[in-house]
Amino acid sequence: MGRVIEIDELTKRYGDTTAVDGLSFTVRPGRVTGFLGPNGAGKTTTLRILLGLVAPTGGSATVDGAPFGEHPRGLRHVGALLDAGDVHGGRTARAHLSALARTNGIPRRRADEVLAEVGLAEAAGKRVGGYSLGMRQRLGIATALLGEPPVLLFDEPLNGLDPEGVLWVRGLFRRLADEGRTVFVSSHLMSEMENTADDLVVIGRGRLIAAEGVVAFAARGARLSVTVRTPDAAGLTAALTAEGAAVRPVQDGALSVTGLPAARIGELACRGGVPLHELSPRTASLEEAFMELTADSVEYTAKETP
Ligand SMILES: Nc1ncnc2c1ncn2[C@@H]1O[C@H](COP(=O)(O)OP(=O)(O)OP(=O)(O)O)[C@@H](O)[C@H]1O
Repeated sequence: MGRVIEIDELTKRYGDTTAVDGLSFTVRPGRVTGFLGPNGAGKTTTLRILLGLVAPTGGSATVDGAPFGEHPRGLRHVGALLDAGDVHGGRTARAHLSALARTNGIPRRRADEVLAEVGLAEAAGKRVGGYSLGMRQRLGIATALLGEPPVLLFDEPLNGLDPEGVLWVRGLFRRLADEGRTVFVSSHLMSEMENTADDLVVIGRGRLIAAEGVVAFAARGARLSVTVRTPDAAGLTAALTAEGAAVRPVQDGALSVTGLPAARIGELACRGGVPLHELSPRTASLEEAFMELTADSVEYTAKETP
């Protein structure tokens, strides 16, 4: 039932700003795929292009080999939560969903079904203007589910949810993926995706940084650095930098080495007659791997922000 999302050499420019820059990746059915990047990385722009709300400057974004606009089934083909605040505040949740169901050829009963599914059954008759951010997120998720689509896009769905809500959303995404749907979820926080996604697409400054399974991504973190202690810091630093490693002092006189595995560091120390008091590969968290990989994009964004 799931369908493949294909982003191919996608580019979007707004005047001098390149929001998306030659981006290519694939999102597969039956998996939860996290779409990660710092603020301003181009996630929302990519999702908006996928939904046909913004025209790309170059390249393509397709579901099932065709742009969203060419699929006649609309919300029954791709469901999306884009901007949870984007609902007329004077309407009730039930009226909002019923209207969407009517215009998309979806049975009216689905409105109450999805409201119950997201835990808003009791608030169905209340005006959306009085909803909390968490309730709006739930309504946005209900909107995405309305047409029982095989492809679902969620832009920052965990914003505003309490811990119970976050757990619920994780369970929902898992079920949707287990049903064979394609579930694509954006976030700027690795901590949110760590226990949610099977696969990750990481972008920075509109460009692809990584597209792989969470396990493979975590392995990058494990290779991040090795902590070394020695009474001959100068001798070891010389031996390691000659082999292309980067060495920097950290607390308590220890050295942090990147660019060489622990075994090679041990061999080089032995060859140079440098005693070692500690040699520990550091297993970085997924969060650290993400920060390290996107550091350049964050710096860039920070400079751009007044
Ligand atoms: N309509 C627009 N006009 C001009 N610039 C835009 C427009 N939309 C996005 N941008 C710019 O494009 C870049 C990417 O923005 P986008 O919203 O896609 O990033 P994002 O990864 O979703 O970030 P966030 O997590 O902050 O929502 C940013 O520099 C943003 O300022």
